[in-house]
Amino acid sequence: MTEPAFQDQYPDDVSHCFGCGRLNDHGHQLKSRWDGDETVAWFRPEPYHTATPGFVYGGLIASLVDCHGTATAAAASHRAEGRPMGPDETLRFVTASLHVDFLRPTPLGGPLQVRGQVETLTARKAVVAVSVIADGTVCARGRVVAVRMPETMGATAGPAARIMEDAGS
Ligand SMILES: CCCCCCCCCCCC(=O)SCCNC(=O)CCNC(=O)[C@H](O)C(C)(C)COP(=O)(O)OP(=O)(O)OC[C@H]1O[C@@H](n2cnc3c(N)ncnc32)[C@H](O)[C@@H]1OP(=O)(O)O
Repeated sequence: MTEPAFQDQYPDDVSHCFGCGRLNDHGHQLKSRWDGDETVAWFRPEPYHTATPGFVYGGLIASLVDCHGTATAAAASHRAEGRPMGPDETLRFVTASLHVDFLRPTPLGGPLQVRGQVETLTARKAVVAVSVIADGTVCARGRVVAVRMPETMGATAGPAARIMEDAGS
């Protein structure tokens, strides 16, 4: 049986992310899982994710790197601490830094494989290298610095709670 995706084990209050939140009907709903010591996600860009005809928009690629990187950080942190992911106990990471090199045009039409590798991990910070691969060719490489989410970004923080309420969440 396939393991549940990291993002499907996030608590509801952090499941509205445009890139990976399962509660965001308008988002990408990226799903990341372990593949040995690396992580993997698959995403099929739609025709409206076009940069120039036939090629994928770089901002979309950056968002895949972003969300796969932060999800990898959360999963790696759980694995290192021996704590299973789950709705009641999730180590939350947000992006401090996102760097992407676009090595070659990324073809539109097929699925993209997004692979993550943890470079360094501490209790508060993870650095994750991410590759975006189309049909066996690495088209983009990224690096995400992910830091434990501050209380001020939680759903129970004042402004965030109001925004979610307004959105009917
Ligand atoms: C499972 C549920 C999922 C929950 C999450 C589910 C949603 C998925 C999120 C998707 C990804 C996003 O889009 S998140 C949205 C975009 N991101 C944000 O809005 C974050 C806004 N920024 C912040 O709140 C803050 O700057 C933080 C939390 C990132 C960092 O806070 P801070 O107070 O500056 O932290 P600080 O102690 O100085 O730094 C901690 C460590 O990180 C390093 N560091 C800090 N900033 C940077 C930086 N820009 N570039 C490099 N490294 C940095 C420091 O050197 C230090 O390393 P060392 O000395 O320890 O080695």
